[in-house]
Amino acid sequence: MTTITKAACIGGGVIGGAWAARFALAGIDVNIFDPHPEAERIIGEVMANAERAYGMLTMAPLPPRGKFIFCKSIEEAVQDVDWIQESVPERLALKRGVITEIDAAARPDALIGSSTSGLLPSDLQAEMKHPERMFVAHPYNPVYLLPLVELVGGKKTAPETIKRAEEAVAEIGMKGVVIAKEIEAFVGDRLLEALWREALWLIQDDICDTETLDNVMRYSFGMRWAQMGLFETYRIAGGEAGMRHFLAQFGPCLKWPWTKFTDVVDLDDALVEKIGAQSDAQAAGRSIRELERIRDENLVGIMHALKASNGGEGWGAGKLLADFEKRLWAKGGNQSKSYNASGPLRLVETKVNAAWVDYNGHMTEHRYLQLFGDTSDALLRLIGVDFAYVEAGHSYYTVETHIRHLGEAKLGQALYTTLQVLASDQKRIHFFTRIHDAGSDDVIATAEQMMLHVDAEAGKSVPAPAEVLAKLKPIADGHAKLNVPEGAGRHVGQKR
Ligand SMILES: CC(C)(COP(=O)([O-])OP(=O)(O)OC[C@H]1O[C@@H](n2cnc3c(N)ncnc32)[C@H](O)[C@@H]1OP(=O)(O)O)[C@@H](O)C(=O)NCCC(=O)NCCSC(=O)C[N+](C)(C)C
Repeated sequence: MTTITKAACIGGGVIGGAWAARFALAGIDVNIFDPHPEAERIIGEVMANAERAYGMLTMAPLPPRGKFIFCKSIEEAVQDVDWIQESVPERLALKRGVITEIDAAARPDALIGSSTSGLLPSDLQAEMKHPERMFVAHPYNPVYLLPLVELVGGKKTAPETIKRAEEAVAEIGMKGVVIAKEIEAFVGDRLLEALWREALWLIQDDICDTETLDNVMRYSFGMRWAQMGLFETYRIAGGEAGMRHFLAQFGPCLKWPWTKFTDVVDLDDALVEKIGAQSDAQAAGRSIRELERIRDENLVGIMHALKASNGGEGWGAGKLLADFEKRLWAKGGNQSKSYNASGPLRLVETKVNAAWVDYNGHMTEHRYLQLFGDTSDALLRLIGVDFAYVEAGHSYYTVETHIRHLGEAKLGQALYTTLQVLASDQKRIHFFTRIHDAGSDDVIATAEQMMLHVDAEAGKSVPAPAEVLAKLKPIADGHAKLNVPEGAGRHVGQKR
């Protein structure tokens, strides 16, 4: 298994900065070289967006954030790192020069990926001493959220390099897709280029404006593509008769004048101005940062939906997220943490994300229950009830919950939870959880809950094993000395 322990980003613009954020959020220290005078500020802003997005994306325990180390030269940046990602402007001579310089200073076993959107890896590696470890690792913006990396080897790239790259990106939550042969623009940008050419013609010929074109995409096939791509979608379009039927139905259109994309539109000043003006009107005054935030919220929402799909197993980018979270839990969540049972256990830290807010402008009901569930999961991990335990056939199930809402939680508000065990025996854990505002410590909501230890296959409660009870005991003993929380034992209808 290839794991990146330290990375270098050469070029820290929109793509390089987002690569740096992706690495740092996976706990990897990143050396950065970018001569731009504002590189630190730009990367700081990308990182802020990335942290906000991850705050919404996952409750799994991220490793401590990797450090950014700003370096004065390529040579300094690439020494002693496992992965170097080149993201300098898209000019062959410049990229080739930078990659050759990286090659001269990097460890011979370090992997060197280029973010190029279309240049051939064979051209980029032409002057390298160790070209066998160089390849294209073409990501999609925002790199910290979108998982895809197109991995493309050149004539001199070793097959082993591509295999190592595929393993390494999986560890940071990405999906490495190996492109079988190198061609300009690879697969993703080939497709986008075709669409882009058509789009330019449609605007040029006044068939529609930029907003109409975007609406056509985002209310229809754009949504399909995020979850099934092109061919699987068309397979469904073929109905029971499947793909061959679809091809027979729509094959004849290939001969009709349905596309102009092989003709290249003249992107002259007038067309540039036309698109610029229509795009300004479409943005309706929203800044790029605002649009980035909306984009990130939407992408997170799509990934959450895909994670819940396919009967809870996850689908596409959502399945990838679920698998990544499993690994995070296995690494960070299952380790027995030190805790102090002389008070309620502080277990979960989070921020109210946009998908949690309802039409009243505050956190909606079921998200409270989600947070209470995440808190009881954290308690369970402390007592050894982790993924492996559940896979082996036993678990704890919640059988009763009483929630009180005492204050509001607004978008972006930082929250934490505390849990107090009220009573326990061989089968039961009776506990009380508070959701606090992180700024004031005020209690926003409480839940009193009962969990039963179960044999999952039998669907029956059974006593927990001695090792689980032994881990629960010090917590229960410590909490037995605490006052019964105000609100425990309440029922609906009582006067407050
Ligand atoms: C399987 C199940 C949990 C229990 O079914 P059972 O074996 O038939 O259990 P009994 O009803 O016989 O109860 C066993 C003992 O526990 C006592 N009990 C039951 N409910 C309560 C309660 N609310 N408060 C106090 N004590 C209770 C009962 O009296 C029995 O005591 P004995 O001394 O006689 O042994 C079954 O109920 C089930 O499957 N329920 C559905 C569970 C579920 O799906 N919950 C939602 C999942 S959410 C979740 O679990 C979140 N998370 C923990 C994973 C975060």
